[in-house]
Amino acid sequence: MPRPQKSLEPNKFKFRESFASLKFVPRFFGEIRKVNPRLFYLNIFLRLTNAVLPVLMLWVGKLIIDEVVVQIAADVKDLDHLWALVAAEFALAVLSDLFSRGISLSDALLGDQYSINTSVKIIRKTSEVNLDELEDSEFYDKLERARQQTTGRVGLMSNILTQAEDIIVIATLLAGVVVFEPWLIILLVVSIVPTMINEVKFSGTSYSLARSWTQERRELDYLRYAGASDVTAKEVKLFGLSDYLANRFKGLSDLYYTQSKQLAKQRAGWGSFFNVIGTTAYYGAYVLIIFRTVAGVFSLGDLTFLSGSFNRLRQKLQGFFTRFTAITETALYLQDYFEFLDLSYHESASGGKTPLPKELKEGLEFRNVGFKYPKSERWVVRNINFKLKAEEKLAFVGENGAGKTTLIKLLLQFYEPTEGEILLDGIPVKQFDRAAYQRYFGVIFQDFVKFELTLRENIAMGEITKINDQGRIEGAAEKSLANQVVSELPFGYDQQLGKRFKQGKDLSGGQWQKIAIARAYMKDAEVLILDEPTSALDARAETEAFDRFIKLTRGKTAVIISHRFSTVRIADRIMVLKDGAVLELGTHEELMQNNKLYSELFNLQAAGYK
Ligand SMILES: Nc1ncnc2c1ncn2[C@@H]1O[C@H](COP(=O)(O)OP(=O)(O)OP(=O)(O)O)[C@@H](O)[C@H]1O
Repeated sequence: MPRPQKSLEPNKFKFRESFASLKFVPRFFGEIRKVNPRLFYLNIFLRLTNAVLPVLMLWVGKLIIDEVVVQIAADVKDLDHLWALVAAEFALAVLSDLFSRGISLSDALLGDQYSINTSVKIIRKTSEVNLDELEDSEFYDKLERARQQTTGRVGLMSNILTQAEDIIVIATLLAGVVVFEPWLIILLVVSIVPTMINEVKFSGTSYSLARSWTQERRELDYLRYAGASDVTAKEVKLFGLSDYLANRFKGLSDLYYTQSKQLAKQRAGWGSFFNVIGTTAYYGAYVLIIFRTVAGVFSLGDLTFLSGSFNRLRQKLQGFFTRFTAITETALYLQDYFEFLDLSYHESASGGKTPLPKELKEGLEFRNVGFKYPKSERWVVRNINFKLKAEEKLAFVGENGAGKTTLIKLLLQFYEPTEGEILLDGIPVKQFDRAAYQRYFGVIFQDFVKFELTLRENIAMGEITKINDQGRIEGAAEKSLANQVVSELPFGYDQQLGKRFKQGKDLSGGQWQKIAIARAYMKDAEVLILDEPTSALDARAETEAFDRFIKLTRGKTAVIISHRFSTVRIADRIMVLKDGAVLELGTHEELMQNNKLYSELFNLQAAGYK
């Protein structure tokens, strides 16, 4: 399918926007300073001191040449003063080198610390976000833009500090030049300003281009992952998808390449043109200085000082403006990053203040609940009315897509019902602090996460504060039969799981599930929810797991979702969902007598086993 071409309109970019992005710079520096104040101030001190060295060196150079000229003409040579000057220049050169290295080192260290800090912030912020926002592609684009350019932001720090340093260098050099020849300043402006305008303009456009490609970049990342990852490898090989994925990747990348090449060429073309103007102005200045020297207005030392200063000034100014554009360009990303950190979620995100009852007394209730997923017009579930009594084990049954998992997500307040309400002991759940409410539940989803961490961590994820409580971890493993898995692994609980890392071991689907179930036992939750956690277990293991579950969670409230009726019948009551509505609700015996969908499906499965 042809992709719509994105327009590239460099002229549309506004200067004001470019400067506006700089308003985030103070906050950025505040963050860096907080990361390591001592290193930050040391860096600034080194830069400020380093900034006055160039003009000092040029000045001493001038004095050396003037002294050499004097000594050539002198009948009696006295070189003491000359050697003192040479020694001074040498000392300045050594100092400058030491300072520069110190600056690079502290830049690198600060940069590393800052980028760790940012990544941690992004992880934390992402966890604050509601599920509906996480599933939203606009949010993902923001996240992507916040995440990229972490290294760019580190460069930004050193660029801004270098900028401050260079302002001092430029000011001191300018002062030197003005004293001798104020006219040179005009030539300097002529040589620099066009380049600056050009650079600022193009930096904005390249940012706009990169920004408009956020979605596609995510797509590229995904294609790279789909084409080259252990998770997809089996099917990619089997279905011979490698070429298809590689070509799709290439097609999309080429499109971006073509557009950014066009921009880079324009930028380089105009840049070279303005540079020629700059060089012409420099040589104009050089000619002026030579004329003055020949006329006897300037000494030879003045000539070297002035031409050296002018050349340096031009380089520094050019560097200053190029860096300025790099800064505004990266600062635009900074804007994305801070916007991401400042994202505020709808007010109900954290819920109310009503304290949760210590124990569930009456139970949970869905009252006339209906729900449409965000940006969808379809009622996924509607008119849902049921009670989950305290200490009851309720099973959800229904065909694929009937809405079972959606009810769980609503119960957990991952989403708010579009209509109706959910109550806990008669209190609308919205009135509880959302995080505390969610901690009330121990949940294992059908798509539970296989953390590529140690086995211990995988179990402890159920109640991470208890990660050092070996007894509790072992207890949970025994209950879920994960201890059988542990005994087969060379490093036991310290076994690295997954294939991604050294000495990692991948497990079978059923083994992973046992570990995931241990997570539910790890938490002393009031309500347990198992959403098809046993689908990968063999029939015997599943029956055993559920029998144990029922025994071990006596006195607890639980919801079980399963497609296996031999499991489902163990529950106290069964709720049958069809097309987002409750079709039947009752005990196994009641539903069998009902002679509707449940008994039909039960008999169908039972026949399959005969
Ligand atoms: N994040 C989402 N956004 C939009 N629609 C969704 C989302 N998640 C699920 N749906 C839709 O909601 C309906 C119910 O899905 P749900 O996952 O609740 O079904 P289920 O009964 O648990 O199915 P299964 O037995 O296959 O797990 C489906 O039609 C599905 O396409």
